[in-house]
Amino acid sequence: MTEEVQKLVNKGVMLPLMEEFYTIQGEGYHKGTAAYFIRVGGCDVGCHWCDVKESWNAELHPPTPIGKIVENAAKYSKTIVITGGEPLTWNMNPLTEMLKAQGMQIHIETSGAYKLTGTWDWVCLSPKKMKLPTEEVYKVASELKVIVFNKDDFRFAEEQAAKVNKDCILYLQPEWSKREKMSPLIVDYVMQNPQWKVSLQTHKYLNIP
Ligand SMILES: C[S@@+](CC[C@H](N)C(=O)[O-])C[C@H]1O[C@@H](n2cnc3c(N)ncnc32)[C@H](O)[C@@H]1O
Ligand SMILES: Nc1nc2[nH]cc(C(=O)O)c2c(=O)[nH]1
Ligand code: SF4
Ligand SMILES: [Mg+2]
Repeated sequence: MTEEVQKLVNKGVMLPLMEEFYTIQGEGYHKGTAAYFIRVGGCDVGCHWCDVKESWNAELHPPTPIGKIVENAAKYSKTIVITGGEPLTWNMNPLTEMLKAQGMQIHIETSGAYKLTGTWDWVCLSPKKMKLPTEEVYKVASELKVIVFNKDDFRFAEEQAAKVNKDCILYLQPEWSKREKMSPLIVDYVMQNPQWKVSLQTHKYLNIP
């Protein structure tokens, strides 16, 4: 990468783009809704069960001008999901400003581990034990989506729920490889603790991206 491109990436005017696809939001509150996904490369959080490890190394994904990303997105949908990788690795202000100028609804999927940038209509906060969210992101989270890999994740979920704002919707989502073991425990937990809801990765059942 040239120094010039590196500078533009640092400003958030170019972003390492892994993939973009029009699909159905599979998870959380907006599951079932058509949306255009923008997957930005780069993540240092290191979840051992991450289902998109190919995203981690930003250098493998071409620095792309945000104008190009927005132009593509505009062809498909008014609802845009920015995911990754960890989108908050980068300055999200320029991209979200440009999407907003086009009248888009902008959602983010984030671990919240890095400084909150960007203007968001919906913030899905999926906290990770290895790198906890920043204090500011708890205040703006629209939904809290805790991945359940083992029983300790129920304790972690309650600890995280104590930090979010009062309107935040609470979800427990089974880690995909542990879904047969953890889903029945999640079902029991939600019946005992009805402030929580179940979230499934429905796109994986539908065999869509
Ligand atoms: C790949 S991450 C990218 C966005 C951001 N880095 C994050 O973790 O929120 C998108 C969503 O998928 C969830 N996820 C990743 N791997 C998963 C798995 N194996 N099973 C269930 N959910 C998973 C994450 O917790 C997050 O909510
Ligand atoms: N269909 C679909 N829904 C999703 N919701 C969150 C996803 C993500 O990887 O951020 C995702 C994804 O990869 N596909
Ligand atoms: S924070 Fe998100 S992208 Fe990064 S390793 Fe964890 S699940 Fe994967
Ligand atoms: Mg995914």
